[in-house]
Amino acid sequence: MGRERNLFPELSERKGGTMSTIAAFYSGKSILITGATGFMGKVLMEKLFRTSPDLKVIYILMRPKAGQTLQQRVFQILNSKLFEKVKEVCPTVHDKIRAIYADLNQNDFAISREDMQELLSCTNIIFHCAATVRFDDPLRHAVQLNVTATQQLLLMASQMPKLEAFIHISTAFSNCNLTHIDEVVYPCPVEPKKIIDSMEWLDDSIIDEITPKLIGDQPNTYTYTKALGEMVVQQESGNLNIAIVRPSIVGATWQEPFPGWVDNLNGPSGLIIAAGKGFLRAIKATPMAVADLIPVDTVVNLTLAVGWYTAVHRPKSTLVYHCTSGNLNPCNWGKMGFQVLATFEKIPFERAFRRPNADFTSNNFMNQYWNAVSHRAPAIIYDFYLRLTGRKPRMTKLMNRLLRTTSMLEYFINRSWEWSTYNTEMLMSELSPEDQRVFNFDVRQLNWLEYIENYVLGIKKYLLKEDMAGIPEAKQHLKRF
Ligand SMILES: CCCCCCCCCCCCCCCCCCCCCCCC(=O)SCCNC(=O)CCNC(=O)[C@H](O)C(C)(C)COP(=O)(O)OP(=O)(O)OC[C@H]1O[C@@H](n2cnc3c(N)ncnc32)[C@H](O)[C@@H]1OP(=O)(O)O
Ligand SMILES: NC(=O)C1=CN([C@@H]2O[C@H](COP(=O)(O)OP(=O)(O)OC[C@H]3O[C@@H](n4cnc5c(N)ncnc54)[C@H](OP(=O)(O)O)[C@@H]3O)[C@@H](O)[C@H]2O)C=CC1
Repeated sequence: MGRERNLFPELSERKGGTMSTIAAFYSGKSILITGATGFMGKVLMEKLFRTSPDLKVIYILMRPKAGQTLQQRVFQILNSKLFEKVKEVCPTVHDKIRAIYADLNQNDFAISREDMQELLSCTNIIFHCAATVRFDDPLRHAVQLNVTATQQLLLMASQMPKLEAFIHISTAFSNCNLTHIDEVVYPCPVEPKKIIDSMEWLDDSIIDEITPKLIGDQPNTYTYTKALGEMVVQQESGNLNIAIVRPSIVGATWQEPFPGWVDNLNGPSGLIIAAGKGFLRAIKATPMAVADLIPVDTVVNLTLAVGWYTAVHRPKSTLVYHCTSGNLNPCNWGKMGFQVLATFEKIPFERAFRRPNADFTSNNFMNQYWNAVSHRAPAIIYDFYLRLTGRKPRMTKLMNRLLRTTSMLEYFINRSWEWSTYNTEMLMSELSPEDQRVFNFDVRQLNWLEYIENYVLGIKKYLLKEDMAGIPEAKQHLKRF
């Protein structure tokens, strides 16, 4: 008989009687997650169910979206490839998710009285992942979601008698106006309470006018409001056991539940598609700048370890944990870009507009030049051809959007930051050997070339939904250029 494949090392460990302490901690717990339908939230739920199938319930605060009811959204998530292993380990997973109608933009999140009662009396752990991650959100909306909603959730948390820990997900870029960032909450020039209050009575046009002044040397409303959100957490923590996790640029899964899983265009994913499809030919980036990417499963492992540590060890102050790769296992944008292009050779995307041949430009003048020559001009020509052949022109619009996106991301790919990771390293040393394995967040073990190849492959499979069988045809298509 062949060797059995060990699909669930976490579980076989339980059989052997050496169950991970962290997994055991979450058993029997009632866990509340905001942002569970997002990129990170889904991976967090998956890992919780897979490693602690005996947990009591996961409450997810969610809203209907795109014509789907809450139940339909949950059904879709549980029936996705991401949850295939979970359904084997935890067949009752459907019964253990309680979708609670909530809109974080509204007072009391528009949660019904009965639901609120249940949440207040039963919740043991909160993971607050929900946020708007758009860089161009109007300040009012970004404040509502990233600051006011955090404040409201803290108020709810303070009324939960069984609450053991509140874990707030922030971003390593919440202080990106600094170059060296410690694991502390930095004060913001204007108190969050004042910002929240002013959003109540200022009208939109005035808010738009004062936004640049308020955000100061922050690049956008996202990083600015995430910094305010952290301050709210620190100021209003009261007697709660609170911790803040700050991931850098979150990318596809590294290992779990399988490599390369990704389901949105944020961070590098959208640009990798644009480059692979031949739209993106040049981008202003500094090849030697550190590409501080962090796999989403690493973030989730650290977050779960932080949840356990915060509840069990109850640190006296709010600890901040950096979930970054740069100081332990640095990779730069040059190496990353090179590996992305090398992967396109082996596994090209289908129906590319041109051969993938992107390059980094170093200064504004060259960037403008390549934007005109490699992006705008071909788009105009192609649209002319579409018009001639009786079709609707679309390339100029697409290119303009792409250039807007690259201009928004440029800030992050032309600078390097240094994040200290004392708390994260301290936590690693507090973990038992099996917890270090089951909840691995040691990025020193990450092989970047392998990770990036799996990332590109994951984009092809899970985002573009392209079939591997189409690779020969895709290669043939590229040969024609
Ligand atoms: C040796 C040389 C080799 C060179 C090789 C080059 C190869 C390429 C490799 C690329 C590597 C470089 C990647 C660098 C990436 C750096 C990312 C840095 C991010 C810092 C993160 C800070 C950490 C965080 O905490 S934030 C969380 C991350 N948040 C985001 O990423 C949000 C960013 N997105 C936005 O803010 C908006 O979407 C915006 C402003 C970019 C666009 O808004 P707009 O209203 O114009 O469009 P949308 O309605 O949102 O979408 C329209 C359209 O565009 C698609 N799209 C959305 N986002 C992206 C994207 N990031 N990239 C590409 N396309 C995107 C979207 O799906 C829509 O498509 P439709 O078809 O119209 O539906
Ligand atoms: N992705 C990244 O690169 C990084 C992310 N982070 C942080 O990680 C956390 C998770 O990010 P990520 O998963 O990538 O983000 P996503 O954009 O994928 O998910 C955002 C989540 O917030 C929910 N949400 C937004 N608005 C509301 C609302 N009004 N009511 C209820 N729910 C709402 C979304 O629900 P719905 O599905 O209904 O829209 C979704 O579940 C965020 O706090 C972010 O700041 C930090 C560093 C990097």
